[in-house]
Amino acid sequence: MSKPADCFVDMKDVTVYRSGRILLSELSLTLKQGQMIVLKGANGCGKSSLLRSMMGYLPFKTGYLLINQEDCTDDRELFHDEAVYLGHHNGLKPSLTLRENLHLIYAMTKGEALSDACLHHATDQFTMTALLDDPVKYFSSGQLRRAALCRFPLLEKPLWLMDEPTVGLDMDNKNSLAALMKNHLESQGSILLATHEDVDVEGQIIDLHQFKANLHAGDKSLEDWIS
Ligand SMILES: Nc1ncnc2c1ncn2[C@@H]1O[C@H](COP(=O)(O)OP(=O)(O)OP(=O)(O)O)[C@@H](O)[C@H]1O
Repeated sequence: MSKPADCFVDMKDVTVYRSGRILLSELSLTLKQGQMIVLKGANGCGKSSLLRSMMGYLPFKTGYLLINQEDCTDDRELFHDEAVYLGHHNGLKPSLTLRENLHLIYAMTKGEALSDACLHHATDQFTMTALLDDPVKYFSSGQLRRAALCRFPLLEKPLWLMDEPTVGLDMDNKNSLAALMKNHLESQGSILLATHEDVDVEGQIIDLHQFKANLHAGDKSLEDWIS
């Protein structure tokens, strides 16, 4: 197996599968430190499914998946050590306050207690510090998204997997998010972003349409893949 030295994520010959259907096939990508890849494509083409598959939440077949030159094809623990993921769901407990939610996320991810300085560093990015002691169930949709986005500066991991992060954000907060992403890239972090929106951050665009497979259950190729 070749292991390019300058690639933070190196993925070869990926097949993404969902509900008896292969969505994407023969997809390979490399992501370097300080680089962003923007996944584009029509509704339903498999952008979210690809990100979820990389996290190990959906079935996924690949030649290999390397993170920081370590093979995590069959074991995502190494991948989770390096990555923060935010999908369409905000992943927050409604009955807990924002402070309690972020303490929980931090403890579950890092296995240690969160300091106030680290907490405020994260919530200040999205002007959420004043809402730290409010139960999340009272947040507006934009406030919920901002609260969920706090996990990126909070957890300080090198790889960000972001699925439509700007949904529900007003212009000021879109600008704050773009500034945060630029800062992450300048600090040699890496970003895989799925979005339909234009984001004011430079990145390499990959249109997933070119990897569209659409093989249905019963197709020989799908049976080959499952077997
Ligand atoms: N929970 C699910 N169970 C079964 N099939 C699903 C589920 N969620 C999505 N799909 C199917 O998987 C395919 C890919 O969906 P996915 O959400 O990955 O697309 P997407 O490119 O992110 O779309 P969008 O731009 O609309 O967010 C779609 O055909 C969709 O119907």
